[in-house]
Amino acid sequence: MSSEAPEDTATKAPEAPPADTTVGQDGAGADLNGSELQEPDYSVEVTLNDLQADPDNPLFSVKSFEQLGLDERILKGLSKMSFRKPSKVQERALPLLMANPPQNLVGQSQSGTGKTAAFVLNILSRLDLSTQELQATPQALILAPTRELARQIVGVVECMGQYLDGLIIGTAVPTDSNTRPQKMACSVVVGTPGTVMDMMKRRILASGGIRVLVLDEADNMLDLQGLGDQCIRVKSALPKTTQIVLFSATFPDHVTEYSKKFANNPNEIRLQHDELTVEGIKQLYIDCADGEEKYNNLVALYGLLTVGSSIIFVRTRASAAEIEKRMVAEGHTVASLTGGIEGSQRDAIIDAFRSGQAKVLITTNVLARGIDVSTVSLVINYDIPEEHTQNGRRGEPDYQTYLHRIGRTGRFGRIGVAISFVSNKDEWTMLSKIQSHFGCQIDRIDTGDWDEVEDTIKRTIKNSRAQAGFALRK
Ligand SMILES: Nc1ncnc2c1ncn2[C@@H]1O[C@H](COP(=O)(O)OP(=O)(O)OP(=O)(O)O)[C@@H](O)[C@H]1O
Repeated sequence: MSSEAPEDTATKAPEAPPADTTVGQDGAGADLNGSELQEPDYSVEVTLNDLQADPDNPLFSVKSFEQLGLDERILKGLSKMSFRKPSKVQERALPLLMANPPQNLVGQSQSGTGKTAAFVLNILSRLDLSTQELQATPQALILAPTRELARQIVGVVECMGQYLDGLIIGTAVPTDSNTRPQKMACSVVVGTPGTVMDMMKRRILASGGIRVLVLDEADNMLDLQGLGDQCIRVKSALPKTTQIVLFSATFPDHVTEYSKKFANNPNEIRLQHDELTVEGIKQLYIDCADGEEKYNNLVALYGLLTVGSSIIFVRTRASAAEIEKRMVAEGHTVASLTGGIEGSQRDAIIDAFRSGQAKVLITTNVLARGIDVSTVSLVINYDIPEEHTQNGRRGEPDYQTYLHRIGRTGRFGRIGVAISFVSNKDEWTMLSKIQSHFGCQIDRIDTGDWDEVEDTIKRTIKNSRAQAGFALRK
């Protein structure tokens, strides 16, 4: 028990996991040092078929992509990506999005359930690529809060649209200081709001032909003063008839009304607080005496972190840099990506992480949202995410960021583990509040015996798989 966590707080905090009686029953070893976690594609067909057949699962759908009325060439792209059936949000959003005349939409669904495909498929369906001039005229604009997410979305548009002749995709993210931004001669633009606004002002991005505007992670963008203002300015430069589409896993109450105004009388797909957590993500916590013990626990977990890929979230750029420096000096291989790093260097780091070349990534909230790397099996909240209050008061959890951070694992039916470190009373209280807010269970890991820790995590993964209907592989 933490010396800074008084007994009464500790008893209110999440409880220790119950003894697990199912361990070892099926004899299929969930060996963390073996291949279990490394495999991003475990039993994909069995898994998805099972999950997509369960009406309570967000991946469930009664329809096929063909029934949703998608173009043959787009269906071919989906098939190439091994998308066999739509997920719930895709099934519900696509008919609303693709209806004519176009209607606006505010769409919410859990992390990793395929929101990107929903808005990309609508855009691809609406493009007119019949002449070279049209192919080089922006017809759809997607805004995302970070360059990493914008680049990722570009990848999705490229894959899904690979059979659409004449499709040109432009990326509008900050360039390194020595390079000049180029004219956007493309049909779809994906970018960050500041750069897009800047390009519009310089007249290298024409807005007159744009018919669809998407804000991914919309609550985040509209909630942050700078980004929100830029989104408003971008929207006001577009034709009045532009279809406005907002997507996120979270729409906190204080942003909901504003989102509806921004999207002007939209259709809505919404979820309740207690529907937001993803079944496949097992949430755990480790009680640490102080900051130093947090670090020691992280190092002790290193063997597990490198089994799949892991993301470690910290509060500040400075602590990301410090942890990276210490771990590297001690011979561990870790990478760090924070907002202080320049454009192309950031691209190199995230690309190395995506490819598995770097397996442990230390970062801040800059990567909390949207990033989709299927091999991420562990997320560590080294610091519990905190709300920034205007009066500088600390101690309120940032519920949305917690959910987005843990959502970097457990993507589209996969299993993942999220471990939060708590080292003082404030962190205890925040984690307790997070647990009540989402109505979820966050179990304690006892670090008295590291073999036992490893075992707990193994059990966790095994049980989660069993619960989620996974067929374990030998
Ligand atoms: N119908 C589908 N069939 C198979 N895989 C899918 C399908 N739809 C999406 N995926 C995959 O699921 C993963 C998660 O999708 P995506 O990144 O769009 O999630 P999201 O809902 O936007 O999550 P977040 O809220 O974290 O941004 C991606 O790897 C994507 O390729």
